[in-house]
Amino acid sequence: MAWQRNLLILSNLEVWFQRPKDIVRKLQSGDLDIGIVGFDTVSEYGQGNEDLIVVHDTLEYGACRLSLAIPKYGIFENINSLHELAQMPQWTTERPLRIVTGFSYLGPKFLKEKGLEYVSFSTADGALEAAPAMGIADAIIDLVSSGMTLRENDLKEIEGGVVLASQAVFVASKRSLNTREGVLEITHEILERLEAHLRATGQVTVVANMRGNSAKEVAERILSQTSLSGLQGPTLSPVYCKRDGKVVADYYAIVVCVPQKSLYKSVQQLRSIGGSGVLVSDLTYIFEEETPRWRKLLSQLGL
Ligand SMILES: Nc1ncnc2c1ncn2[C@@H]1O[C@H](COP(=O)(O)OP(=O)(O)OP(=O)(O)O)[C@@H](O)[C@H]1O
Ligand SMILES: O=P(O)(O)OC[C@H]1O[C@H](OP(=O)(O)OP(=O)(O)O)[C@H](O)[C@@H]1O
Ligand SMILES: [Mg+2]
Repeated sequence: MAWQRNLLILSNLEVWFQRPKDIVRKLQSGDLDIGIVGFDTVSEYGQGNEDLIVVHDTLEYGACRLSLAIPKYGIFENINSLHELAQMPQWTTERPLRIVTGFSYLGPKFLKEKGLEYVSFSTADGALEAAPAMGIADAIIDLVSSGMTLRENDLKEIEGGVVLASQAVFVASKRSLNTREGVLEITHEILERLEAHLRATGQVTVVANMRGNSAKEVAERILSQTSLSGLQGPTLSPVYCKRDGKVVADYYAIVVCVPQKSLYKSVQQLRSIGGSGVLVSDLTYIFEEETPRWRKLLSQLGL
């Protein structure tokens, strides 16, 4: 990913690729200062540790949810909610609802909060989805994204069964931010770059030439079109050429930033008002005013 490559060019920064759970462990042990990891992993291995501060909570990739799933068949055929699951007469102290999960902190915590009485947990590292068909467990708690793995295994999610929504987050150790020289500054820079990059995702820069008598007249034409107003109105610059020995400007270069999705519409609108030579390029960053996430971080640090 572009921004991951960009992190590597920051000075005073060493980047280590680690297993997700190890990122969270090493943040807590003080071996890492900052990390990028799924929110589910921060919650599971961080266990509410106040030293872990989520600096950016929506990096817009790795979206999934931690969810309880049960078989579609047999005694579960007509069970469609956590409430119905809890009410099933089958579960007793001797024969509890057996759940297999790799999330042995979040799983039990969730069902305790939901008031389920007769539950037992076992753990496995992978292929949990096979456990119900194998008769090892009644239900699973695992990550779901497209739902494909559940479907392949004849399992279903139920109402009220989502433990947690997750995506990649930028997390930092409070202790490091407060005590290690340079960590706060680099966190600030990475936060700004991440935000500016996410803001730019899906936006393109459009440059075109427009014939006109004055910048104002060209601007009026552009602003009459809904897909061309840009972030803060269009930027226009005169394009000079020499005619009959005189320097004149009867073309204006227009620069607008438009969403990728409405690019073609923007090009058509540009043409309809006399635009020509349309150049389109990707945007890497859009920096705006100071981000509210930075203010929030400072206040969490008592600064
Ligand atoms: N299907 C998915 N869609 C989107 N994100 C996912 C999906 N599965 C996992 N993730 C995210 O990726 C992270 C790592 O997943 P996973 O636990 O499978 O990692 P791993 O590399 O197999 O780790 P380990 O080596 O410790 O088993 C999860 O914590 C979650 O945030
Ligand atoms: O809803 P889906 O899009 O099918 O994704 C869900 C699957 O993805 C994750 O597994 P992963 O592929 O990371 O392998 P692992 O369980 O071995 O870590 C998760 O444990 C599910 O099995
Ligand atoms: Mg899996």
